[in-house]
Amino acid sequence: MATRKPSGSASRATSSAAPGARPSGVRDAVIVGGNRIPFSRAGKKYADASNQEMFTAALEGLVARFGLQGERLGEVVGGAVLKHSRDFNLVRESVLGSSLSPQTPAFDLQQACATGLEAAITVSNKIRLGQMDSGVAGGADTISDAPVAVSEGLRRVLLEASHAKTLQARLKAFAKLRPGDVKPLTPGTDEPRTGLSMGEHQAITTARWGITREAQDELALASHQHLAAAWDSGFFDDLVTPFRGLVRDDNLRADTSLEKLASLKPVFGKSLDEPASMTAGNSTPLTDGASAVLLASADWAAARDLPVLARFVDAETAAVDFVHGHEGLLMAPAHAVPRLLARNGLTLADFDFLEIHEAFASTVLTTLAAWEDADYCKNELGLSGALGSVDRAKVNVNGSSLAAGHPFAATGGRILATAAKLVAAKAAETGQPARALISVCAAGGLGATAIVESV
Ligand SMILES: CC(=O)SCCNC(=O)CCNC(=O)[C@H](O)C(C)(C)COP(=O)(O)OP(=O)(O)OC[C@H]1O[C@@H](n2cnc3c(N)ncnc32)[C@H](O)[C@@H]1OP(=O)(O)O
Repeated sequence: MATRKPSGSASRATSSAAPGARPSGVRDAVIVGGNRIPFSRAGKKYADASNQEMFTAALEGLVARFGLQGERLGEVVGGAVLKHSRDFNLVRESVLGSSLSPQTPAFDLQQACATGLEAAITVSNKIRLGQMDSGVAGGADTISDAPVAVSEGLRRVLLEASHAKTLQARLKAFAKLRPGDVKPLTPGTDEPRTGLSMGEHQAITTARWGITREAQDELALASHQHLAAAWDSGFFDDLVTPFRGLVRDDNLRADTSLEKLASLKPVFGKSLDEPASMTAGNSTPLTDGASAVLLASADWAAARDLPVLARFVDAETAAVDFVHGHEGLLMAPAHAVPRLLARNGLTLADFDFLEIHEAFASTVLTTLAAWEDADYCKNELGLSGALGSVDRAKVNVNGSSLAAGHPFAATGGRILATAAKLVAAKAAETGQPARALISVCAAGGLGATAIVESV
């Protein structure tokens, strides 16, 4: 594995920040490594696996890989987008189900598809401030075991009945039920404020930016080819542990082709004036999976003789007004990245790798097109001109969500671990520092971005 040992003095005292050891300024947070279970198309291998089982498996793989049995970490942070109410403490329950010390604190957070990256931002910030020395960030999501809600009418009747003190009062509550009240509400990908699915929103953005079907299919094909090559080269050998008999992401189609992709019928944007171009092949599939990433201070890692892949440098989030404004739902990373670059004195050309979440092939393409467009950058991003072009050979070099699948909250951890390992390998190969930019769009017009650098 291409890793370097961090410098720094060793201290094993505790796994939350040692007494008297709180640094006066901000210190580095480093990425030790990641672990995920292979991602699986909804309804297949993990059809009866819960979020908790999947996240525990991802966590346990990390524990095994880095010898963390019995270790009291500073905190485990993560979440799920589609979550049963019984899973209010999903991450803590997963910690209790793992062989980490039960004294490891944990909490759930959620920011749609950016959940895993937001978790990493939180963990790295606590480490950088000296509030803790180590932590895990991650997430899990299952479409197969998604919660099914009841209608508002049935919910109110059930609540009234559960509070009723007599049989008569309970029967009175049930008498209020109407036939339509028993229809189950299954979760979807619709935006509450517009009623449009994320695919329909992105179809509007795709048309606005004039992104062609061919360009989307080419990007989808590249995602499958790159992911297949990465699996074949052993890149994921120390990033993934098998689960339920699955050893590779089962959405990966090494044998797909431009011809096959071109033959698929459009599924989103069919009511628009422009020809619909978004298909099952150039959209992420509905997916089950989980991921976890171990972050720490350099001293904590050195004290345990653990390798370090990269430094978590900085992060920026953004939101766009897709409800009243004209900006596309999934364009927030286009806004976050210029702010992140400016704060760090960097340009797009300073990155060796760009990991841009492939919610749809066209989310990558519209984001890249936006940064190249001087008018957009001036009017929407407040820049003096175009942010710049990206060398496409640096984008998602080991595949991304189109091929791997996209279990919402687990995607951030997959991307972060991939980026960290890429920069570590590149730095080891060239002897020069390497840097990656991470960009994740999310429901609600949200986006999270981050920079990781080799150590
Ligand atoms: C911030 C964000 O991340 S936003 C994104 C959030 N996620 C989403 O919105 C999920 C979007 N995706 C979806 O809703 C669904 O996956 C859909 C609607 C696109 C497709 O759903 P389905 O129709 O069930 O997909 P399905 O897997 O059956 O694929 C349809 C066909 O395309 C084929 N296909 C799909 N991908 C490929 C490919 N890469 N190469 C060749 N064929 C393919 C399938 O084999 C299937 O063919 P068949 O009908 O002959 O069996």
